[in-house]
Parts: sequence; C-alpha cells; structure tokens
Amino acid sequence: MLGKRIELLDAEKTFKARSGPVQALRPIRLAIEESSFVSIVGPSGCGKSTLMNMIAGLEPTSGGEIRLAGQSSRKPQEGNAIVFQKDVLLEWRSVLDNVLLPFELHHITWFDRRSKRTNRELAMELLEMVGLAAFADKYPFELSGGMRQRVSICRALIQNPTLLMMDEPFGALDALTREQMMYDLLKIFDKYKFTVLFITHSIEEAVFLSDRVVVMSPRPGAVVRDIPIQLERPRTIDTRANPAFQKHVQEIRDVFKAEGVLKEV
Ligand SMILES: Nc1ncnc2c1ncn2[C@@H]1O[C@H](COP(=O)(O)OP(=O)(O)OP(=O)(O)O)[C@@H](O)[C@H]1O
Repeated sequence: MLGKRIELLDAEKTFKARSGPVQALRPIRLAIEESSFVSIVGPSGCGKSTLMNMIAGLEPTSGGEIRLAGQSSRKPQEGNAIVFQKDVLLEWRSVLDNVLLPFELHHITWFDRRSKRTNRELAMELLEMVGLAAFADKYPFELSGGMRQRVSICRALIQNPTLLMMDEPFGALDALTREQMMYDLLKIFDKYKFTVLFITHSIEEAVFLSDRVVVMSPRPGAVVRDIPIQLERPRTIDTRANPAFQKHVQEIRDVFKAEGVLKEV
C-alpha cells in the first residue's frame, strides 16, 4: 500500500488570541513524497504541532493550501492516523478494546464491511507485532509507558493509514524504551510503507528514522533547512556509529546554532 503525498503551498497560520494576533507559522512551502518518512525538528513553540494539525485537518490554515494525495484538503481525511505524545487510552477498556475503538467510532464507514471477528483478528495481529499479544485482556493501568504507546500505535495502524502523523510520540518515555520504540517503528514503516510525518525535539531521533529532516526556525516558524538523510535502510542499532549519521546530526546542530536556538555559554 502506498502512502499519501503531502503538499503545503504557502500554508500559514496566525492565531487570533485575545491579546492580538499570534503568527505561529510563516508561509510554508513543502512537498513530502508518498511513502517517505519525514521528521520535523524545531525549538519549542515554533509551530510543529500547528503544522501537523493543519495537515491533519484539525486546524484551519490562515492562508495558502494543503494538498493530500493531490487533493486540496481542509478536513480530516480517511487514511490519516495520529499518535500523540500522551497515549490517550481509555482506562476502562482492555488493551484489545482500545485497539478496536476506531471500528466503533467509524461504524458508518468502510469498517462496517469487516466482521467483528476479523477486526479482532486484525487487532491481535497488530498486538502480536509489537509484542503485546499476551496483554490483550489487560487494562491500560497495568502497562508501562512504552507498552501504552505501543497500544496507541496499534490503534492508529488498525485504521489502515496511508498517512501516519506522530507528534512527539516517544517524548514521555525513558531513553532506553524510546530507543526500542524507534526500532519498532522502523519495522512497522518497512512493512506498511505509508507516509510518516514525525515531530520530535530530538535531532538524533529525527536523523535515525527519516528519509528527510525538515528543520524549523523559532516562531513564527519557517522551514530553514530540508535535509535528505543519506543512510541506508534497514537502519540498525549500529547506524548511529556511522560517520554519515554523526555528520547529519552535526549539520542540524549547526543550523540551530546559526538560528540562535543553541548557544554556547
Ligand atoms: N490556539 C492558540 N491560540 C493562540 N496561540 C496559539 C494557539 N495554539 C498555539 N499557539 C501558539 O502558536 C505557537 C506554536 O505552537 P505549537 O504548539 O504549534 O508549537 P510546537 O513547535 O509544537 O511547540 P512544542 O515543541 O513546545 O510542542 C506557540 O507560540 C503557541 O503559543
């Protein structure tokens, strides 16, 4: 299955706050190829989440246009799935029933055509893939942070996405779990080949995962660098030792230094 192509044609955003207009994003011109993995890195408040919400159709643009798979897009589209930093699982539902939630929420769409049994089998397959099959009947409070986020990812994947958007999905996890989640995510990406838009504060995470890293300036956010990552796939635990990896990380640090985001004291 192929992922969606994303195009931003001078898409911009100014919020109308009580104290006056807040320009969050300057006009952004960006094209993300179908089935590519693109990360957005930038300082806090530069408009990364706003950008993602606009692409997801959750936040209107103040100007310009967003196209998904060649079509002008202003509303949430079928095939878009989102994973947030907070896992937003429903505490009163089992792991399996959390993964199955989209089937219930979208009962008037194409999900209808699948039998309940098939849905469950599909959910179990996904849980198996992320090592959680044995936890299907547990409740969220019985899981670690990393396991909870894996459940959220399964809940996104069960929607059969062509565009997976992730807003700091591993931000709340400890360093080791976070690293493991990266390997798991790449395995999933290699299998499903959807388009991934990944928001992170971590330069290393962005370089490790992505085909391209888009670097943003402080607010009002603009794209200051768009870097193709020249590292072979599949990426492995040893990829970080590759001098090309270090070079990309340094290149992005240098952009942040030039932008005044990172300062030596
Ligand atoms: N509803 C809103 N009304 C007014 N201003 C807003 C609103 N939402 C966001 N902003 C402002 O827009 C800017 C961009 O916010 P956004 O959350 O997109 O940044 P971010 O890069 O995702 O930040 P972080 O990395 O800290 O999550 C910020 O200055 C924020 O205060």
